[in-house]
Amino acid sequence: MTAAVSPQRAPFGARLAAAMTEFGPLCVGIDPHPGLLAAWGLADDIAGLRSFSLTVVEALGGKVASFKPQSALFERHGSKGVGVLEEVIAAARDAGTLTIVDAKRGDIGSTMAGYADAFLADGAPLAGDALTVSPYLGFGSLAPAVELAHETGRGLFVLCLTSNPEGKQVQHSVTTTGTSVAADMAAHAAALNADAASRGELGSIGLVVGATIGDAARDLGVDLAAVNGPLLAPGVGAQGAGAAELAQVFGGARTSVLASSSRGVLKAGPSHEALQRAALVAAAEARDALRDTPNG
Ligand SMILES: O=c1ccn([C@@H]2O[C@H](COP(=O)(O)O)[C@@H](O)[C@H]2O)c(=O)[nH]1
Repeated sequence: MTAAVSPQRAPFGARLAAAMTEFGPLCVGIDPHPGLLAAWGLADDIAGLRSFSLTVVEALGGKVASFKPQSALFERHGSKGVGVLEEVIAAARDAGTLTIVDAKRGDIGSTMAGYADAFLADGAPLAGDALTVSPYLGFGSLAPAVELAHETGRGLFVLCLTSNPEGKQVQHSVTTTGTSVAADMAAHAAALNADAASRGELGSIGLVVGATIGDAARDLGVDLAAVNGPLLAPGVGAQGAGAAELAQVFGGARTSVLASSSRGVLKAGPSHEALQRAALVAAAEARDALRDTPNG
């Protein structure tokens, strides 16, 4: 597919690569769990949700490569919660920080077009810079999102090898062609990034590959380096992964990795200074773990 890029905006892959170089390869997840709201002295209501989320953006906007608001934790507050998510996306944009909306959308193509309009169209209140999507209705069902992302200079992160142990049931399965489901998803993403690769740029169709998966990518024949797209790596911090796991999982693909931590950073709040310290430490650890080394 040829990328028709919005004239106002460079492609997401190029913008993310620049942000990772400037701030380090860390994405801070904005996950307003009820327990975190309580730990910050906030009520589990709209005012608490708003205060929590905008505090994260105020403290870390312009200081980290990316934010990843978790849509579920806004949706659980109903339409007003979705309104707060819209505010968070707008505030991050104003602060100059990229936003990956973690909504994991996926449906048949005609409905996927609706999700694409909601999360990837210029002017849509829920449109950040990228969206997480689920390919488990078939990779081809994501086509409307792929097309709109390319048109508007936005990106996608396709679930490939997720950080939860239950993901194996589907992702480690073998397809009718004998490859693993995960390897198949990675090959589709690689094909969509081929134009960017030929220009020597990072593509805009990324994968979600958990930092907790150990040797699974290698064992399943998933060629992460060939994807030439960003690799969003949740699982850092609260789920137990750290520098050693990042280096183990990503090997020769490590320069494309955006490590993602939510609770691991957020538990330092609500003080701006403490959040900034926690993010700085996490970003430095990720940068060290993912540094390009001559031996891969
Ligand atoms: O494979 C996946 C995909 C997405 N996530 C999401 O990332 C954060 C992780 O939060 P932590 O507090 O850093 O554990 C959360 O929003 C998940 O839904 C993931 O963990 N694994």
